[in-house]
Amino acid sequence: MAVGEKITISVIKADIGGWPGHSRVHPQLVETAEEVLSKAVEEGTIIDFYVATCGDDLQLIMTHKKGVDSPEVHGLAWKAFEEATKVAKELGLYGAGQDLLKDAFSGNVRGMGPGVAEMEITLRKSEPVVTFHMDKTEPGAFNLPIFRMFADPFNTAGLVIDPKMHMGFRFEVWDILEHKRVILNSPEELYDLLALIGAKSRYVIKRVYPKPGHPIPENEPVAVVSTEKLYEVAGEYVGKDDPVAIVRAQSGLPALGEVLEPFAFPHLVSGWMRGSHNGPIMPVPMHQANPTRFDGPPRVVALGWQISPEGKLVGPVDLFDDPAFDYTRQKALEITEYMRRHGPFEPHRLPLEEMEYTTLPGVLKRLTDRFEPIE
Ligand SMILES: O=C(COP(=O)(O)O)[C@@H](O)[C@H](O)[C@H](O)COP(=O)(O)O
Ligand SMILES: [Mg+2]
Ligand SMILES: [Mg+2]
Ligand SMILES: [Mg+2]
Repeated sequence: MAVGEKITISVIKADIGGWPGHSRVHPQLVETAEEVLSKAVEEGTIIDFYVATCGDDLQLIMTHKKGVDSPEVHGLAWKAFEEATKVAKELGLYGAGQDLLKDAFSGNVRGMGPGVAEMEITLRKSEPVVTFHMDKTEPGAFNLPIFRMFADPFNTAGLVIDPKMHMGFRFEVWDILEHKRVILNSPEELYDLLALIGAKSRYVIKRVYPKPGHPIPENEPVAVVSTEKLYEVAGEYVGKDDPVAIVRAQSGLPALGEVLEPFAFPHLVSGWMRGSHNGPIMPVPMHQANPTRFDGPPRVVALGWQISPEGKLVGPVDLFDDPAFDYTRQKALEITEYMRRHGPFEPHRLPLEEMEYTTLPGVLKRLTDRFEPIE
């Protein structure tokens, strides 16, 4: 493994039990996942790993040489989740095995419950990477920050003043209802891009690519987001699709501070209590990523890494563990208070079409027969 060689970074996550309720991950689950992944390092399946947590979600960050969608690496993640689920059951944790929606592993964890963000990249001389981990929200929560990192000159000064970034980036947007995708160029198609991704419950940014002429090959993602929909797999409400993302930084990409800057604004995201409410996303260090108030407010953790020439994960640096984000946290709490005062009313509660993916239809169904025509 050396600079110029391909390496894959995989972040695979699942909620396999909360402690208590849906608030955080018990340390024994982390230890169990670490044991499984340590063995895989010894056996050569992966190069390095770190087990992180955000709320009740267990997050496996791994480097390896097997490419994206590797059955071996996905199988390993599944095994780590299964082993940790056994411990969650022994401890009587809440919702043990919540996101493991299939009984037997069949080659890829996608479509089985866990969320996945992976990228195969050609290792640069120095490779700074940020992994983002969210709880109590959904993949569309990344639309605004990823857009701002790679397309908004008011966020990313490099788009204006760095010749390597001035041509902009390409955005791969998924229609997660119709299962279609489109690639849009920024800045040329900025308004088309915004027309889609502003509707964040349906159109989500899946990947960002450089344009031809950039030092990074045009087919290599520079950002990737997990977009799995639990509802589609389970056919019923089983919690939110708490997403993860991987973003590369520096040298012709947004600088570390430009990657973090969008999170200085605690924008409103869907999720929070019962996956049914709009609320602000609060950037926090990992030890504060334990949603409590009304099962929230939604959290985002940013872990900073340098990838060594051997493919090791040098880190993590808990990037929101910084007073520079205190103001944002305070603002998020003010918004939390304001939104909560609406109780069960929109726009705190999600609009009806989004409530379809919650437990509300079960309640509404009981009233169906009592409706009678007017006139
Ligand atoms: O959104 C939530 C959980 O989401 P998550 O597991 O983090 O995906 C919670 O607010 C739960 O929906 C809420 O605590 C009710 O949980 P149940 O009692 O139905 O399990
Ligand atoms: Mg949960
Ligand atoms: Mg969760
Ligand atoms: Mg969840």
